[in-house]
Amino acid sequence: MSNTSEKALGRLGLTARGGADPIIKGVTLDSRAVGDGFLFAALPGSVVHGARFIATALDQGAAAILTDAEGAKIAASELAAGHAAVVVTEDPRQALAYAAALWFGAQPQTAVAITGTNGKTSVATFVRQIWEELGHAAVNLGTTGVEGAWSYPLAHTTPDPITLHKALAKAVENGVTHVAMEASSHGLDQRRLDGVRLAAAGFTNFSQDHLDYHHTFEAYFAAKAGLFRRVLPDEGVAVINMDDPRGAEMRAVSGARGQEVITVGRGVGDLSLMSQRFDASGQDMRFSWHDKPFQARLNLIGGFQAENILLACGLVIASGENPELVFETLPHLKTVRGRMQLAATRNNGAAVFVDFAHTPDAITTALKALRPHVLGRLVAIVGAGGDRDAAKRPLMGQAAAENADMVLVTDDNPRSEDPAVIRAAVKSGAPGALEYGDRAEAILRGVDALEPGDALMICGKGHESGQIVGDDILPFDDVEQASMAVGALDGGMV
Ligand SMILES: CC(=O)N[C@H]1[C@@H](OP(=O)(O)OP(=O)(O)OC[C@H]2O[C@@H](n3ccc(=O)[nH]c3=O)[C@H](O)[C@@H]2O)O[C@H](CO)[C@@H](O)[C@@H]1O[C@H](C)C(=O)N[C@@H](C)C(=O)N[C@H](CCC(=O)O)C(=O)O
Ligand SMILES: Nc1ncnc2c1ncn2[C@@H]1O[C@H](COP(=O)(O)OP(=O)(O)OP(=O)(O)O)[C@@H](O)[C@H]1O
Ligand SMILES: N[C@H](CCC[C@H](N)C(=O)O)C(=O)O
Ligand SMILES: [Mg+2]
Repeated sequence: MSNTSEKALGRLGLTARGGADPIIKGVTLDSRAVGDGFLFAALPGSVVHGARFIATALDQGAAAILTDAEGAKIAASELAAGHAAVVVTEDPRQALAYAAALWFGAQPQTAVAITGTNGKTSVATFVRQIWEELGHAAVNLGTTGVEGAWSYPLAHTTPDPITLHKALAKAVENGVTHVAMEASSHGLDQRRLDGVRLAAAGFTNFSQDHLDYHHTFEAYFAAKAGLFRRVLPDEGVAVINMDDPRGAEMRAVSGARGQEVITVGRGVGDLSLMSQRFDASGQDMRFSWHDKPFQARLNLIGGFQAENILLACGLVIASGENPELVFETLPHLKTVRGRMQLAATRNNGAAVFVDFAHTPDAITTALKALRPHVLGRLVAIVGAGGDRDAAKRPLMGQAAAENADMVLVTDDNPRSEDPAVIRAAVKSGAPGALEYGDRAEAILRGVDALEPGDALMICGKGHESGQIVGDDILPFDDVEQASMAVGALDGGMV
């Protein structure tokens, strides 16, 4: 290892050993993808330590190994052979994030990130739409992949740093200058975003999800707070929803870093929501920016969309745009795919909506938010995902039972679990609910129950295009199924 590399590593707080000073030809965290001259990041996993695969990686030509002390111990004999440069650090995931940023080089000049239990995709999409309205080549990056001026599919909300920086570099190659990305709690906990240069970061809200991974609410919150504590630089701007009970805590985290803060809230904050009026196709909202009042039409269903919009405005303003021009774009914003999306309308006028609500809080919020737009009864279809937080299942059922007039429980990606067991858990919170394992049948029954003025909310899958059963992904699209059900029941055009 050369003197310069050692100094560079020192600055990153890393120690290096091994005689080689290789020219790196690629970077990966999966031994199966190692090629000649690659750096292999041997990371501690939830199933196995990646160091178990160092021997394979070296056989395949790895020229450098990045790992932690435990990994160095596991692969001590292979590493001692000295064929590869070895970097041992306390936090190899963070080192990998920095390395990936350096390896791929380019990132859009303006980047913002959003964390929170619900609303990340929505806010990221609205930020992208506002930037586009203002003439920028912008994308949002997250659960729905990379969308906007350039598109690219992603398997995760916040992809691993190698996938992430590859996508960011390709975006730049395709002319993208602005990116709004989702920061999932898993992604933050695993330092996937640590190499991204952020201008601003936003916090939507905090409620129950992902306890299977984080175990406690505090660990889950700490992961989210990492966006402000670690990833956003001191000179970055934090945009915080103060209506959430944890908003003040997040603001304190940001304040301790000396970051500028834009607060958002109902009746309080730099961007303050003053009032809303709902109708069948959207809402009008009155709000203020530093006490100056504004009014805007939103062609969006759901009161919480106004909060998402104000957070998005805060992030765009934080990225350097003129507030008044930002507010002028609002009537042009479009529904985010699978979020409070009108999917079909029956001949009797009853409406069918598709929404991605897959947490107790999101179901409550989505159903409560739909009420003011609906004159008749509210019917809800809910199901919970397999291989995910089991504790949220009865609470999801309860949220539906408390906020809808009729509930149908069905399957939503049972994955490796027995679907009937998941449905029973959901139903334990919604004892009066009907149960149809077949999601298409549940949708047909739900649509059939609609009388004039009623509305159906199909919760949980939003934009998803498949039902995951075991290892299979069966094609399934709630919006399409809603249209088919209306077509089958009402006949004619759908
Ligand atoms: C639960 C979780 O987050 N797991 C992450 C974890 O994987 P793991 O614990 O399963 O890894 P492991 O199987 O123990 O293996 C350890 C290491 O050995 C490596 N390995 C393994 C086998 C082999 O033959 N060779 C090899 O090199 C693996 O690449 C890994 O780096 O470490 C891996 C490497 O860093 C991550 O890719 C993986 O996240 C995967 C992508 C994942 O599916 N995560 C999901 C849960 C996730 O992050 N979801 C959020 C959800 C967002 C939301 O709902 O809001 C997201 O951001 O998408
Ligand atoms: N500000 C909000 N407050 C509460 N609920 C919201 C808010 N915004 C969206 N939701 C609800 O949460 C669901 C998911 O929204 P969205 O996809 O924007 O969130 P997300 O944070 O990206 O979710 P994920 O963690 O799955 O990526 C929506 O379908 C809606 O029901
Ligand atoms: N990003 C979330 C999405 C859940 C969507 C829902 N349809 C489910 O499968 O539970 C997760 O992977 O937990
Ligand atoms: Mg999302």
